[in-house]
Amino acid sequence: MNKQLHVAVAVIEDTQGRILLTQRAADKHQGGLWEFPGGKCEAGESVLQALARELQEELGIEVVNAEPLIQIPYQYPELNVLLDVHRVTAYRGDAHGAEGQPMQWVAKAQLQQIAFPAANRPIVCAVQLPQQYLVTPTGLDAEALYQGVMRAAAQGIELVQLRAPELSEQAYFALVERLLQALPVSCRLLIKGSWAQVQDYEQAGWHLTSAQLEQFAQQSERPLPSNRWLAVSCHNAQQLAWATQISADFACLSPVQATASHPDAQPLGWAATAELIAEAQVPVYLLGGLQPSDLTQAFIIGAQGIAAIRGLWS
Ligand SMILES: Nc1nc2c([nH]c(=O)n2[C@H]2C[C@H](O)[C@@H](COP(=O)(O)OP(=O)(O)OP(=O)(O)O)O2)c(=O)[nH]1
Ligand SMILES: [Mg+2]
Repeated sequence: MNKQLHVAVAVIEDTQGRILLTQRAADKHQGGLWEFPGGKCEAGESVLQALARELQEELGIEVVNAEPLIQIPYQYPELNVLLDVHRVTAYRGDAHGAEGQPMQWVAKAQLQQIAFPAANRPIVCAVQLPQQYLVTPTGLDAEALYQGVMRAAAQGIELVQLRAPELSEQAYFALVERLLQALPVSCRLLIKGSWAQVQDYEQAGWHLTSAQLEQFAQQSERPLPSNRWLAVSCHNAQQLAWATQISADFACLSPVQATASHPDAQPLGWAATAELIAEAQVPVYLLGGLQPSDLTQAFIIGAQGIAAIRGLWS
């Protein structure tokens, strides 16, 4: 395989939640497409140094703070890149196309419509996804689940997987309907089940078990329209590769640590988890014995954030 080009990439958001994009020159690799500003790390340069230099050159701004968002290894037929993406959370100066390149601010929800290089798909998902994914606990009846999810949404949780294996099919989908009607737009629900069961709930995303993932991976195509979140449960590198193959929007990788809900599962541990994330081409939430206090460590190893049951349920 040819040498991997390390590329510093910036996600810059304005106060209205719009993201800054610039257009690549027609004569460059991926020319004419829109991109997140940035460029190649030079010899001896760290990714943050490269980010600061590139944004000074391309946008005329000085980076004050940047935080890791996602790393995407991607093999173009002609070039092997590692997109090392950071959110620039503070900068000085007025961002402008300092090299004469066209620039635009695009609402997060519109990013799906933009013509980006193929490697950028996971960035678009990562930008739109929150840092925490609540998975509902077992042992609760439908009313307690309803109240708890509504409470979580009111407390700022933006993404919820409704997992309720103890409810009958009828009770589960009655709860889905009730939640879809009541939840604020800021909180999105992912549901579980077969395609026949979930297809009509167009406002809900779909969270696949790893067994469902394996089955859809044989067909190599995304089993859900692109306007609905598609998530998958993964426990190893093969499943993370399948997640990319079916164009899933994100994965939950588990169990990172020992957990009461799955006492027999062998935990991955942080080191193996970091290696799996480094190869993944989808945003990854870490699951298994984690709390909001583990977020810092999760970001350090390149995760989107944490998924949690008890850690996010109050
Ligand atoms: N900056 C940026 N590069 C991207 C994105 N997506 C993507 O596949 N790439 C690829 C295209 C290029 O092969 C590589 C970035 O290199 P570049 O050509 O921008 O590097 P540079 O700014 O240092 O440019 P130059 O000095 O060579 O003109 O990464 C993206 O969103 N932003
Ligand atoms: Mg560039």
